[in-house]
Formats: sequence, structure tokens, C-alpha cells
Amino acid sequence: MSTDSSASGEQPVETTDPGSVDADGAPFLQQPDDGSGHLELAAELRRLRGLVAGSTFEDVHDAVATVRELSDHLEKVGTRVNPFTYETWGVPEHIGANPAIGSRNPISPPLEPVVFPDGTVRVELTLGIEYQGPPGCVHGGIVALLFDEMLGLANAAAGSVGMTADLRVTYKSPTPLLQPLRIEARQIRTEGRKIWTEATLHTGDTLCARTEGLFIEPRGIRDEDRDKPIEG
Ligand SMILES: CCCCCCCCCC(=O)SCCNC(=O)CCNC(=O)[C@H](O)C(C)(C)COP(=O)(O)OP(=O)(O)OC[C@H]1O[C@@H](n2cnc3c(N)ncnc32)[C@H](O)[C@@H]1OP(=O)(O)O
Repeated sequence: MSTDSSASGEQPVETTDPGSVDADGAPFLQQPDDGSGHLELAAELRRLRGLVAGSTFEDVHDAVATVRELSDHLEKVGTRVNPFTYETWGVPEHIGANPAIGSRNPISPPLEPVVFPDGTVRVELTLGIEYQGPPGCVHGGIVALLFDEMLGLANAAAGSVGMTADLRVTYKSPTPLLQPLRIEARQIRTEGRKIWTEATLHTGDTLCARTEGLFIEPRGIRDEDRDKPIEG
């Protein structure tokens, strides 16, 4: 977990480094590091994001020029991914760009899930100010995003894929920033193309939110793709 501090020296501003989260269970859908520095770049931009969203500045025009230079550089040296031409679901270019789990996406916390023998998928994470809704609390839309992703992962762990058709979130207690959070998801049942999946979000023993999702398996899905995740 990050231990960096804000300008006041009191409050960490960064979101969890999930690589440091202790968890039982087997790592699930691990995203490979291709050695290019891409994951380190994303991690550094996550840090930057927390600093930009969670700090005040007197004058940062120098930083604007620096970041613009970096963007211009990355635009030159990178090969753009076309989101319509993946070889199949779940390839690194696809998962890596995901806003919840993607290791290449600075918007993602990211999630590093583990799976248990009963099919439960768990993540442990801590969210910084860049995910804030009410003061000191995680934004409800972020909770819904994390739930949707976790339900999808639980479906993948159960060997099925589905598009979210209905997602119900019950917010029971504010989800705190800067506190360890735990999300657990599990597929409950299937009936034809319909899949029902549930998840909870806790901090310590406190239930912050729970969700129930209905997923519909896409028509004509190929058998070889059944155990691969699908995303919208
Ligand atoms: C590593 C990553 C792992 C993956 C994580 C992914 C998490 C992210 C997931 C997403 O973000 S998915 C994107 C958000 N969702 C969408 O964009 C879905 C948009 N909606 C659709 O594409 C279609 O409406 C859908 C595929 C869900 C259903 O269309 P279909 O034409 O295939 O369904 P159809 O009308 O044949 O209905 C099939 C059954 O489902 C039922 N159904 C469909 N939509 C429903 C609904 N909304 N509520 C309740 N029931 C519904 C429908 O009544 C019917 O029941 P019966 O078989 O009993 O008759």
C-alpha cells in the first residue's frame, strides 16, 4: 500500500499499489509486464493523477509544459490500439485499457484479483482522493464501476461471459477513502443465457455496499470464448 503523503504530510494521496496487497487465493487474470516500461509509466501517471486531483498549487505552468512534452513524445513513439480489432477478448491490449482493472490505464486503481476454490473473486484496495464523491468518501459511481467489473470477473471465474443487463447497487454505509477496502464477488446461478452474480464491498467488518447483477451471454458466442471475459 502507498505510504506517500500529501503536502500537509498527514494524508496519503495515492491509491493502493495493489502489488503489495496480501491476499490468499490464486491470482486471477494476471496482466503480463512486457518489459517495455508501459506498466511503470501507468503507475507513475496514477501517482501524478492523485497529486493533481488532491493538491493545490501556486503556479504549475512549468508542469504543464513538461506534461505536454511527454504527451507529444508518447504520441510519436506509441502505436495506437484500435478498440474494434482485438484478436479476441482478454488479450493484454484489451484488459490493459480497462478503467477498473487495466494495468496500462492510469484511470484504473488497478484491481489485482484473486480467486478462491468456490469461485469467489476478491480484491483488496485503497482509493485516494481522485476517487472522491462526498468529502472523505468514494464516489458512488466508482463503487458501481468496481462492482460491475468484479461481477464480470466472477463470471469469468465461473467460465461464463455476459453483458451487464441490470446492475443494482445498495449503498449501506459511506465507502471511506484512504482505508483498506475488500470486494468479493461470486456467480450465483445461470439459466440459459442469463447469469446472476452478486458482490459486497466492506471496510473492515462494515458493509459499505452490495450489488446484484443480471448478465446476458451474447448470442452465438463461440465455445472457445466461453471462459474469456467480455467487456462493453
Ligand atoms: C477482465 C474483465 C472481465 C469482464 C468484466 C466486464 C465488466 C463490464 C461489463 C460491461 O460493462 S457490459 C457493458 C454494459 N452493458 C451493455 O452495454 C449491454 C447493452 N444491452 C445489450 O447489449 C442487450 O440488451 C443484451 C445483450 C443485454 C440483451 O440483449 P439480447 O437481445 O441478447 O437479449 P434478449 O432480448 O434475447 O433477452 C434474453 C433474456 O434476457 C432478458 N433480459 C434482457 N435484458 C434484460 C434486462 N435489462 N433486465 C431483465 N431481463 C433482461 C430477456 O427478458 C430474456 O429473458 P427470457 O430468455 O427469459 O425471455
